[in-house]
Amino acid sequence: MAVDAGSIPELDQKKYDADEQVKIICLGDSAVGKSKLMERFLMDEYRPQQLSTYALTLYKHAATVGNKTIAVDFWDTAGQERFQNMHPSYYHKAHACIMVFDVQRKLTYKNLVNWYKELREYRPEIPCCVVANKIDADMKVTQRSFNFGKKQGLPFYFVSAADGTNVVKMFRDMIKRAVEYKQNPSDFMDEVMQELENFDLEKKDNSEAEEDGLKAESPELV
Ligand SMILES: Nc1nc2c(ncn2[C@@H]2O[C@H](COP(=O)(O)OP(=O)(O)OP(=O)(O)O)[C@@H](O)[C@H]2O)c(=O)[nH]1
Ligand SMILES: [Mg+2]
Repeated sequence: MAVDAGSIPELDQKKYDADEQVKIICLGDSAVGKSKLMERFLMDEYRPQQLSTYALTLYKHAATVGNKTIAVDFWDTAGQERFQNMHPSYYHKAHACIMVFDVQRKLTYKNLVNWYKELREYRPEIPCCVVANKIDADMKVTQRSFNFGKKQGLPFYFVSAADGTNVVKMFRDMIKRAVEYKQNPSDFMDEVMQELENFDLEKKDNSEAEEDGLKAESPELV
């Protein structure tokens, strides 16, 4: 993937130092406001990187959860959703999903069921939420109830990317849930992945310790 890492030195450093890394994806029909929501949340600190091969924008964000630094990769597509399904790699190793609809377009709400079905085919267990966007255009909609997702126990948020209502809260909640999921996955394959990651980290720690020891014992090598 053609990522110009040189253009985001500070974020890369934070990412390198991060205690944990999570991937969060966004689903929903075209023009519901997925990109605007991410831009609103990341406003001052983000720099999108265009991965033109996959028509994908990857937003990198450093968050703090508890006392840990979390490197968050937000994935946003440009165009694929118009064909009503996503490339499987979009779902690959995602730790949380934000499903968005536009309160002014009923069809975008109706289509959530399709998005949810596809999500669960690839990622049966990851945390997910339902987001009703553009409430600034008609505040009355917040008195209506949107039941999709209730049965599955999905949290629901009324938001506006335009005026910022609830945007930070929704994203922070989802980052937290993504981290919780990554640390305690309920999907078998994810459990295996987490074990492997821990194993790699242990190996890295050991080899670093060995290297340090070698330096201490063999000053002539330094
Ligand atoms: N009034 C209002 N308009 C919004 C809001 N969020 C997005 N829009 C408008 O909706 C349009 C689509 O927003 P995008 O963020 O590009 O939508 P998207 O879901 O990323 O669309 P695709 O990239 O085509 O999938 C733009 O014209 C935005 O200005 C909102 O909260 N309120
Ligand atoms: Mg977009």
